[in-house]
Parts: sequence; structure tokens; C-alpha cells
Amino acid sequence: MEHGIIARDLGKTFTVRTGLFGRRVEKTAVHGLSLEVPPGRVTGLLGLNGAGKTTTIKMMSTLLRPTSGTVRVDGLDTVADARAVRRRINLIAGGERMVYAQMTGRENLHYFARLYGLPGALRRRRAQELLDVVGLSEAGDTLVERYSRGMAQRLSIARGLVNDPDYLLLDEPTLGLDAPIARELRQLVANLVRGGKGVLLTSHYLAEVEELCEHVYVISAGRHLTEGSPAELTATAGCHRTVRVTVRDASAAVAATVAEFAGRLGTRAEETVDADGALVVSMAHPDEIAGPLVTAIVAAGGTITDLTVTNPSLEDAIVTLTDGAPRPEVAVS
Ligand SMILES: Nc1ncnc2c1ncn2[C@@H]1O[C@H](COP(=O)(O)OP(=O)(O)OP(=O)(O)O)[C@@H](O)[C@H]1O
Repeated sequence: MEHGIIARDLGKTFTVRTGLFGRRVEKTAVHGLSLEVPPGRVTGLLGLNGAGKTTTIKMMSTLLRPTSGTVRVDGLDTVADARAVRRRINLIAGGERMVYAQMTGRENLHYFARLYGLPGALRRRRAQELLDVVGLSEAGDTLVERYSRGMAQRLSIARGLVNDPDYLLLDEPTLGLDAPIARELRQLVANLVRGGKGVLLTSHYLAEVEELCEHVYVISAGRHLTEGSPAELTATAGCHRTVRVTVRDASAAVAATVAEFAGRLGTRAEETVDADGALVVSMAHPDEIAGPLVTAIVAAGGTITDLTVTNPSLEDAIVTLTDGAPRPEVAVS
């Protein structure tokens, strides 16, 4: 049997009214996207604002009908078999309030479990299990209006698990959360994936995507731009590891040595002066050059006070990859 969420040539065109006379024009938000969300791993979907992430997720979760293409969930079609698909997936959108403030956490979970047709005893058991999973057992009988934002968000995650979905679509799940709560949620997602669930994640926090995702799709203006693991994307973007050496009281001889060193390797050394007046030299490919660079600086009489090697981040890569990429052609406010 086919496993995973598989989108093929997915497209979505909206009809919008524009201008003084409300003329109808067609705007395409997603153009022929193909992507896969296999079980047991977190797949990322990245793009600038308006790139089409939410539209794609809505089509994958049966909330929007694709204009073209198909989405299959373990072989079931999101249009023809929508009810069966809804039993296997769930969607959690961090930006939206997805629970009722006038009910307790437990009542919310009972309510949503009932919508999924779970029988009474199972509803009660599932609600308790989920309160435990998201760390809300003690607050289970408190009204949600008295929850902090982080607690409400955790309850939204529990709500998204009420039908024990095989696949979770997470649209900005940590939006606006404090760092420790966001970290807890990441751990929860990692545990769910270890348990075999497939997750699709969109997030503006690229460090989060880097930490969780094995494979990332980058889209721009509704089109596939590139894909790969975070490491592959940073390599594709040409972002390198760099070494940064800080030299106290650097003489002209040190600066000349650095320039000569870089010239000999046919590479570039970036030289700046920090707030304390120390010379800061940055160069790419530290594995080969850090040792000889330090030796050359010391031989020229420089005193090294700091040496740092940095890996390029996914954020660096996305900035590079989307720089100059087409802007969305749909702009509706
Ligand atoms: N119901 C709609 N009617 C018309 N246009 C829409 C509709 N929904 C989305 N769009 C347009 O489709 C494009 C893609 O929007 P979408 O919300 O999918 O992007 P996104 O990548 O999720 O952006 P963001 O990061 O800002 O949430 C945008 O230009 C948006 O204005």
C-alpha cells in the first residue's frame, strides 16, 4: 500500500474581485506543486510570506479543493475520499484560536472527540491521555479563558491529536510562544514522529525547521524552488562554514600576512575591526585553513584572543535561495 501524503501537480486558482467595479480576475496561488510527507519524519515547507504554504496545507487537509492536481493520503484521495482522509490527518494552525475559551481543556477535547464519533468511554480516556501528553493534566478542568497563551497552544496540539491521526499538518505551531514553551512543543513533535506519525511543518522560525526537519521543500510564489535536507540546502545556497579569528593589537605586518595568506590560497579574507579595536579576520572552509591561518598570524607577531568556527544556518541558506526569487503574483488584502 502507498504510504504518506503525496501531492502531485497541485494547483490553486482563486477568483478575486478587483478595482472600482469589482472586476473578477483569476489569481493563481499554487502552481503545479508536488511534495511528499512520509510517515515517521518531519517534512518542512518554507517560503516567504504569500508563497502559498497555507493554501497548500489547506488543500492537503481537505479544507480547500485543488483547482488541479491531486493529494493522496495513504492512497486515499482528499476530494473523492475526504471523510476517510479526515480520520487519518489533522491540522494545527498556530495563528488561529482552535479551542473554545468558555469550556475547560477537558470539555474541549471531549467535544472534538465527539465530532470524530469516538464513543463515550474512549472519549474520556483519550481526553485524559492527551492532557497528560501535552502537560495539562492539572489544568484540565480549568476554563481555557484562564489559560496562558502557551497552555492554549498546547491544548490546540492536543485537539489536533484527538483522532489519533497518522499525519499532522502544523502551520506555524509555535507562533508567538515563549522560547521554553516552543522548545517543549518541538520535543512533543519529535516524540510523535518517533512514534511513527508523519508531520508537515511550516514555520518562520528557521532554527526550528533545521532542528526538526529531515527534508525541506522551499516554495516561492506558489512554485517549487528547491528541496533537500537542511545541510543540502545550505550547500546548494553556497553557504560555507567560516572561521573567525580575533587578533589583539594587530600590526600592519599581521594584516599583510593575512592578505598574503588569502592570496596564496586564491580565497577571500574578510577583515573588520571590532568595538575593542581588535582585528577580526573571517574566512570560509575552516577545516583546511584554520590551522595554517593561526600559525601565519602568530608568526607575524599577532596575539589571537578568540577563534570561532560557525556552521551556516538554514536561515542563511533560505535568504540566499529566495533572494531574487519571484514575488507572489497574488496580492489580496
Ligand atoms: N481565499 C483566498 N482568496 C484569494 N486569494 C487568496 C486566498 N487565500 C490565499 N490567497 C492568496 O494566495 C497567496 C498565497 O497565500 P498563502 O496564505 O497560502 O501564503 P503563505 O505562504 O501561507 O503566506 P504567510 O507566510 O504570509 O502565511 C497570497 O497571495 C494570498 O493573498
